[in-house]
Amino acid sequence: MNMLYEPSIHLQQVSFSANGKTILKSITGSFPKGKITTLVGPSGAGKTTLLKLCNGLLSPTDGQILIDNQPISTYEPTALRRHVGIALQAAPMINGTVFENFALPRSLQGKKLTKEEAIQYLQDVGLDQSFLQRSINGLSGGQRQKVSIARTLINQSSILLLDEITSALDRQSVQDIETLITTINKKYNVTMIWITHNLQQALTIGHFTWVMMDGELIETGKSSLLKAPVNPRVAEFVQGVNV
Ligand SMILES: Nc1ncnc2c1ncn2[C@@H]1O[C@H](COP(=O)(O)OP(=O)(O)OP(=O)(O)O)[C@@H](O)[C@H]1O
Repeated sequence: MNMLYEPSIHLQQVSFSANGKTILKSITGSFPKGKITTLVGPSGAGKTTLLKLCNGLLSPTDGQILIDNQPISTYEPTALRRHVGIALQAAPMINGTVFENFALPRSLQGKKLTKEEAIQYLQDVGLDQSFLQRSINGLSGGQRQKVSIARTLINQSSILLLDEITSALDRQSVQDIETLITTINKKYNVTMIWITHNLQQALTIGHFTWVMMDGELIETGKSSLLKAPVNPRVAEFVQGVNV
């Protein structure tokens, strides 16, 4: 599947083991450029490990990962982190203001971020300019997640990895973040890979879906596959989660 789409990330028989445990078993597949692929599966299936391999936090034990047709190992580590952004449920930040958090990725490159640029990034995520001087510690979970997403925009990442970014949020914030991700995907043509336990979200937000189980990729296709799974293991998983 996905053969009609240019791959942004391609995994070729990727396996990963740690501490004598096989966590990922010969995964082969592509994440199409400019599309949102949702990644679902039971707890412990290996989803987070897969994301960590895609931005170089971990290296495969076996197999090869291509990012925009180049082996991931040929990227300089900081360039790779810029190219492939990551947003996590906990949205880790430095203590300080929103502006200081925005400026950090630039200062690591020896560059400055102007106030005007920072305001533009805030607008992109639906926050007004008064947030620039607000302390990170005083933000709600939803606001914090928006700041975290804005920070990935500052890096102009062409690939964004999202690990359960809405699971700790209230219903309204979940909707806001879903709308935001969809808008960013269209506006900047960013390739997104989104781990979620919310199958309704995986279905409605994803163009494509990967289903993982016990370290294996057991199904890939258009996200609508979750509505009427043909694969009995996927059907059992979906029924268990009550999509
Ligand atoms: N460094 C490691 N050493 C040993 N086992 C590990 C290591 N990292 C992860 N694991 C194990 O590998 C399995 C997959 O972990 P991973 O976090 O990738 O799963 P997941 O699908 O993201 O789960 P969840 O949905 O609960 O976040 C788990 O059983 C985990 O305990």
